[in-house]
Amino acid sequence: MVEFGSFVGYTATRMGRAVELCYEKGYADGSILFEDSRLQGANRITSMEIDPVHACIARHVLDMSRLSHIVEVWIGQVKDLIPRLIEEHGEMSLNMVFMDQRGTTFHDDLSQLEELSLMFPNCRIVADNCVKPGSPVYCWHTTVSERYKTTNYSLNEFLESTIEDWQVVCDYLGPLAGVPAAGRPSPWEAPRGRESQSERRTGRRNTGCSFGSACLSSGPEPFFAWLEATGGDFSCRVSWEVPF
Ligand SMILES: C[S@@+](CC[C@H](N)C(=O)[O-])C[C@H]1O[C@@H](n2cnc3c(N)ncnc32)[C@H](O)[C@@H]1O
Repeated sequence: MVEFGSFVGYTATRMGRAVELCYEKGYADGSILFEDSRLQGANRITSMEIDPVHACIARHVLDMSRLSHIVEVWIGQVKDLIPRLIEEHGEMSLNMVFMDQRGTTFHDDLSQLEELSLMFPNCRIVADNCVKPGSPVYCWHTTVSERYKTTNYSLNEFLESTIEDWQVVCDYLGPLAGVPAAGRPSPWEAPRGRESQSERRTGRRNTGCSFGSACLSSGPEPFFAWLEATGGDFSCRVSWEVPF
């Protein structure tokens, strides 16, 4: 598993404990053989954090929780650390990704995971805060691409009953499943040869990732275009519940 954005290690600790409990249960009922499941020096969860102070606090919290053999915190930008996952764990080594870094980079980071074949088929990807600050290119890609089975959840922001936000939960079906989104024009793309609204505003040509020419440095227009294109039709609405 991998987490993008550790902050002070709250979710890393909860995920680490869930993994630990899973192993304890497996050893107890015999469904996991201790010898087969030894970590062999590799951690089960990698959490990435750009801020070294946050990362140090997260590591300390994990140490205090006696989970540092399960969760490792790597310091740096997600985009620079993703290739290290290949070096340390190999291709198709991810079965869960939690995106909790800056929403405007979700699509670039997912694109890199796809290109490096890091996700095992049926890898679950949970992306938080998809409305605020927002990740429209990511939402469009996971909604349109047939390589993902996606549910968009409309929730209230944590402890903010009046603020709506979305969590996008996808299962990656694998590189050969369906039609990728990259071949389809994204709703905010300008017709060939013409500048898009955002390019006109910023004076910059969108470069984009392999998902298309859309690039979120271009401002909020893609977000509104995407909302319009989907008609705000979410497959699932759930109300916020405090789970513990
Ligand atoms: C919302 S917090 C994460 C909270 C944490 N997952 C939790 O729930 O306990 C976002 C964190 O992502 C980090 N971050 C933002 N952009 C990043 C990037 N490109 N690479 C690595 N970390 C990033 C921020 O420094 C911040 O600590």
